[in-house]
Amino acid sequence: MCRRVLLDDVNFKLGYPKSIKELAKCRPMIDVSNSEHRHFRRLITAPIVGHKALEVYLERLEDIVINSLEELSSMKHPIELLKEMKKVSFKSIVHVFMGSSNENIIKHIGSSFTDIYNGMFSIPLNAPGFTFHKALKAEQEEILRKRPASQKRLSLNEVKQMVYLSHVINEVLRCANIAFSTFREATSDININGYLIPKGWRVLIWARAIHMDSLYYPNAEEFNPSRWDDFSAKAGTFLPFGGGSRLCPGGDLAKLETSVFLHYFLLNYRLERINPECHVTSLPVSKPIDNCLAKVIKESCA
Ligand code: HEM
Repeated sequence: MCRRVLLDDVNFKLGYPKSIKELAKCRPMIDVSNSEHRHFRRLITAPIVGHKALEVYLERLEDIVINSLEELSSMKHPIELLKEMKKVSFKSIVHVFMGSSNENIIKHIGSSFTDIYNGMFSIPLNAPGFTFHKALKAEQEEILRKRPASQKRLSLNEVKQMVYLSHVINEVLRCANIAFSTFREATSDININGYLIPKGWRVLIWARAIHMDSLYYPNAEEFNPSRWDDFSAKAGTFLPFGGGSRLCPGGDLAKLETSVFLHYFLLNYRLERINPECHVTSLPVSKPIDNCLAKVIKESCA
């Protein structure tokens, strides 16, 4: 049913609440006809879609990750990891779209971004002590072992070899996605699966309900990256990046950033949480209420 709504550009249009539209302020992507949207979408997505496009950014993403981890581990006081992750992700996006690594520009735009998306970027990170840490670290060490001595940086092919890591990322997207809902508005009276949705009514596409449905994901409440071994989700049952004409064009870039970050984190750092038993809230997104207050510790200095 969710997929049907996402794929139906005739009977549904974007239906975000006014507050979100105001914040997004991206008229070309929100407030236009379908054909205008297709045109703008092509312009916006060209720099971030496909192997070749992503390869261009890999080295800079690595620099951003390496420098950020170095900086975080040098801090004397605990940091709110989720806020810091948001900054890392923001630096990468500014680099991709504006070609800038100027700290002042990043800081300036970043503070507006933080106000808007406060608390939204909250993907939980694997940390030492978690069940999956050992397997994840072993996979990253294997990548280094197989690397020719002359190669100093990560390659996109190596990222593709991070199979277990990609399963962990999928499982995080399934269980704790930051895009908690997508919003549509019916443009005509429409009957879906026997339910009449009157024209003008809002529809919330609640992907979490599908991601947590045991029909598609046995023991859905369990965080189990291995469920992705030799498994592809059926069409319409894995929607972390939405679907249809509005499918998120940044999905591969987001996964690449996460993989690069975890590669360096797993190999060289560990996390010491200040409140490991801290309550985890689920609405609108899943995150520990202390924003994961923690110290990042460099292993060699530990
Ligand atoms: C884990 C990270 C991300 C998640 C979970 C996510 C999720 C989503 C979802 C669900 C949509 C569809 C919204 C709808 O149908 O109403 C979307 C759209 C979009 N996303 Fe993402 N996104 C992520 C990262 C990114 C990144 C890194 C970029 C850019 C660098 C990006 C750029 C966009 C754009 C431009 C759209 C609008 C596409 C359109 O309307 O045609 N996203 N995202």
